[in-house]
Amino acid sequence: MMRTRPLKVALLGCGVVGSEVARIMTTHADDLAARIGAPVELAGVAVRRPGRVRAGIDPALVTTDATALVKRGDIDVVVEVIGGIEPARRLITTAFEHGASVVSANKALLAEDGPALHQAAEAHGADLYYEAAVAGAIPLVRPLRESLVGDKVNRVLGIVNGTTNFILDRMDTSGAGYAEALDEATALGYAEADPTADVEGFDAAAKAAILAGIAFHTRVSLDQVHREGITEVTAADIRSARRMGCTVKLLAICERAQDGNSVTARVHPAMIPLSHPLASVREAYNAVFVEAEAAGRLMFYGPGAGGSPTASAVLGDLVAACRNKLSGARGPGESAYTQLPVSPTGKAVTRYHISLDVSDKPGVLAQCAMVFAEHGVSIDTVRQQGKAAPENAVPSGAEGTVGTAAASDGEASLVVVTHRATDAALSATVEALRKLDTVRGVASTMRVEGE
Ligand SMILES: NC(=O)c1ccc[n+]([C@@H]2O[C@H](COP(=O)([O-])OP(=O)(O)OC[C@H]3O[C@@H](n4cnc5c(N)ncnc54)[C@H](O)[C@@H]3O)[C@@H](O)[C@H]2O)c1
Ligand SMILES: N[C@@H](CCO)C(=O)O
Ligand code: NA
Repeated sequence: MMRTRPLKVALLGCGVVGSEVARIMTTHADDLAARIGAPVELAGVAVRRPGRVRAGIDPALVTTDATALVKRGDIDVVVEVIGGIEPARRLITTAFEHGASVVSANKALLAEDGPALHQAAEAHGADLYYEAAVAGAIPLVRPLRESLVGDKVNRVLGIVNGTTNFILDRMDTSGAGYAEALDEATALGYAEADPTADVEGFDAAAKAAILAGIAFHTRVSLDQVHREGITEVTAADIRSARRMGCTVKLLAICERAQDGNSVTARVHPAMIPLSHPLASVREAYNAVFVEAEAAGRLMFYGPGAGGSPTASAVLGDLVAACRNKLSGARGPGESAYTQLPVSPTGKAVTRYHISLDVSDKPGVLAQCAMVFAEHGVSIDTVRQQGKAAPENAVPSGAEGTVGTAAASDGEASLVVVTHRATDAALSATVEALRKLDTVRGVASTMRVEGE
């Protein structure tokens, strides 16, 4: 039976995501009402620039006073799509204090202050939903919080930032420059208000913290996530990856240690084989593998950014929060009972691709190989090329062999790919290599994943 009194929704922010939320709420009003069991009414829209024309939104609903809107007392659900830490945090807390449930797409805030927000929701008998905060439209938060909550998740690995995937994809496939690809991602509404959050890996790290927290039932803060962005990925790295039959992706990897007693979370660019399913994730798409003890390996794939896909996730949460309001039920709260320690990333096990500029003289290769051996790092393949040799002079199939292309200036480039070792051992190896007189520089180091 349909309730006639509408549920009232306050929308905070009407940018890329907010405007799509408002549009879908209006155009799908009848279906949403039928699915919830009561009409849903947009009761107010908080914006920063009131003069802007917003198609489909009654100007009478628009206000610049977000605080007054969330304090009204008749709001059932607040949708926060402003982004950033403040005033979003204060507005969400105030919303709970005034009896509203909250739907947010704000990964930065959830990663920074998720536990306190969950506690505030709990204290006021409200819901906090945030499907849109991780991997846009892809259902991932709800599957981890609800569908897989009876299983034991051991690993969550994937591409969780659309902007960086878009940039790397463009650089790889069309040879676009970094800046040009970033501009395009921004124009398409994928990038954060400050794209530094995307390209420096903060956005993916926030998502990794959220995912690790839910997957392992433990609190993982943003500063416990090892973070490297894509700003240092060069066209040479991408070419080098291609030569190995790989491509470069920014990955988020959350893992339970083999003994099960700790977890790690890291975000960094990595080479992955072209045959790996993540290699075919193009443009701003995201894809995440979840490995669970009973379920096995699950893959979640879809649009990870953009106004309309993100609004889809927000609307799903809005329906859930509205249904709970009607039935008096509650959605899941925070689950952090395991309190597992979060280990530094040095304990993570990975492979490295290391590109060294070395003196091209007898014994250098052996000297470098000795450094790897001393750190217990086993070498998988080595490729050497003269520094002045053109790219296409590299013999194909040179992997696993040592090429001897002539060096015109006495300098050669040595590319080493290791077997799996701890990140700490690999970093120590690179540091020791830097100290060799014959190593003129470490051109790049990149992890190799997915094999
Ligand atoms: N764009 C995406 O693809 C995407 C995907 C997933 C999650 N998100 C998240 O959704 C949120 C919104 O992202 P967006 O892309 O829509 O950003 P946006 O910058 O397009 O929109 C935010 C809007 O909030 C407004 N705003 C800022 N402060 C305000 C205040 N105090 N009161 C009222 N309005 C205020 C801004 O003027 C802007 O219009 C962020 O948390 C973001 O991380 C975005
Ligand atoms: N800026 C984010 C939006 C989606 O969270 C991205 O590019 O993935
Ligand atoms: Na999602």
